[in-house]
Amino acid sequence: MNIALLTAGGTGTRMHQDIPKQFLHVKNKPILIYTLEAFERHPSIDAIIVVGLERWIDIIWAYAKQFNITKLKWVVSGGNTGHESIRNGLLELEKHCDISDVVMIHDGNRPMISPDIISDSLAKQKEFGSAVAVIPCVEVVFKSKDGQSSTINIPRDELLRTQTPHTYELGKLLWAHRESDRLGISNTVASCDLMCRLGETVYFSKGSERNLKITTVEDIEIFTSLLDYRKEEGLK
Ligand SMILES: C[C@](O)(CO)[C@H](O)COP(=O)(O)O
Repeated sequence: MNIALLTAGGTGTRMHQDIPKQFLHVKNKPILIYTLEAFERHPSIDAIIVVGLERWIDIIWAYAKQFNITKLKWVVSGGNTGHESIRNGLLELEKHCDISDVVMIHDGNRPMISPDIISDSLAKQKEFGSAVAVIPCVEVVFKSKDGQSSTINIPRDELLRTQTPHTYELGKLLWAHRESDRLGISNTVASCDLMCRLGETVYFSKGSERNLKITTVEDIEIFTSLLDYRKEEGLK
């Protein structure tokens, strides 16, 4: 079984909004629903779990009903960090799924994930045991302590920008979270970060500039344009 685990626990502080960004409406639909629809439509995805803010859980179920997201099976409360939220989702899956089931962790606020990104992630996980979506780094990147100036730039040929999905077997993810408890690792920024800190090699899968993470008001503008483009091109 292939399960999508969507994180929807952000609070919207970077948008300066009372409504968390994943629940903002764009063209009359919450951003999270666009993300759910991408997984609902993909034939290789069997089930979906959403990890969300406690007070939004009933609303997520209501939206899923309204937009006919039939693969949504579980909605659980997130934690104080992304690390804790993903763990909550995994512990829920442990109750219902097999440890050999495949879990595709994806940011709920990356609504433009395409069928080929999902397919490539599943294929790479099958081949290598892990798959983290990446794109090349096309800008020159500086390291700076004060954000004002620098003398250090990092060779971009050696850099890759991570996105989601991050795909692993459920058993592997549960192992990583138990190891992180044992070793006192709690401040990871993503599951690929956790795996690296545990000495695991991370394998890459296809990402895309279109698979943007909606974080700022400018991202909403880009997302709206991408939706218009998708409609003009007759794409789903
Ligand atoms: C996992 C991620 O999308 C990789 O680019 C990113 O790290 C998520 O960051 P956030 O702080 O949870 O938005």
